[in-house]
Amino acid sequence: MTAIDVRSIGKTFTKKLTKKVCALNDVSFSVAEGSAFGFIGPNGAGKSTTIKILMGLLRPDSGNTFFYGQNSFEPAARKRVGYLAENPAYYDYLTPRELLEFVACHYDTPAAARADRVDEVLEQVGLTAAADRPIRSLSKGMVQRIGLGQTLVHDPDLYILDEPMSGLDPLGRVLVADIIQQLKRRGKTVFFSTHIINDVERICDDVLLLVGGSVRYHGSVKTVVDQSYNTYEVVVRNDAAAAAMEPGLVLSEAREGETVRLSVPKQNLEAVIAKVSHHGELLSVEPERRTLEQIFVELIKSSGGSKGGE
Ligand SMILES: Nc1ncnc2c1ncn2[C@@H]1O[C@H](COP(=O)(O)OP(=O)(O)OP(=O)(O)O)[C@@H](O)[C@H]1O
Repeated sequence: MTAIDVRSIGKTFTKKLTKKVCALNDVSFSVAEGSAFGFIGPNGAGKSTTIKILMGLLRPDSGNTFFYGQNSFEPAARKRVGYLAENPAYYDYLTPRELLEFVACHYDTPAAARADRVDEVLEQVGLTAAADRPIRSLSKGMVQRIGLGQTLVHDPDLYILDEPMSGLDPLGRVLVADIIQQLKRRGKTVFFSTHIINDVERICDDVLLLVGGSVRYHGSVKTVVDQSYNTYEVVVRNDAAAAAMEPGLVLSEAREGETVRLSVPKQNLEAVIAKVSHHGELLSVEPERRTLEQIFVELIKSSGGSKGGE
């Protein structure tokens, strides 16, 4: 079964009474149950708008969204979801323990089990030592971890997290990545937006790249990364060999003194090696591995840059 189904959603905002901003244009995708799903895109791509629509905080102009086959606008559908908003604001006079107890009261956690569950979650997000300090005295990263904690309290099946890594130091990011992986091992589904593409490469099964309100890529992380092995780095000794390349044979070239490093698509490798052997000296040929981040930055640039749907 799919945990999330987004079918052809569209959303246009009106700014200053007349200016229209198309935030989402016919966006469709689904998220498999038990997967970790990275939702990425440049600023203004429409990620938070999508998430707010999923959580019933905004109405789409067109299209529908579903959790486990049930319309996500039904409160019953959202009971199975833990949600972390992009810029959450909490009652800052409460302590993390009080906040989590408050959240637990709103779900079906039996009263007798609440205190133990809250202790467990505080431990999980590394806040046991700060459990009884007012939230206003905590750092940004600690508040972000409370935010993650409040999604965990009722042990939901589906997690929708809007930038869970934001404001965290490297250790905090590792902690959040570990929690996401533990949830996945327990069969839970985690859908999160982020600007840190390396985290997506490390944690996620699937990824969706949104640019200017439209889907630019949706598929498995492994497929994208495997494709990146389709280029080779060819190092040659002299410039004449590089100069002899026809346009389109190499993707890029970088010069370092006498050597030239050429980035060559697999299908052109034979032709490039033949040219090099004729005009210069071949020093090495190695498979080149581009990261998911490099691949997506190229995709974003080729889609016309990073500006949102304005
Ligand atoms: N309430 C609103 N009123 C007018 N325009 C809005 C509103 N909310 C979002 N937008 C516009 O819709 C577009 C998408 O915004 P959204 O916040 O969904 O992007 P995002 O991908 O989450 O960006 P970021 O990575 O910066 O958080 C942007 O052009 C934004 O200015």
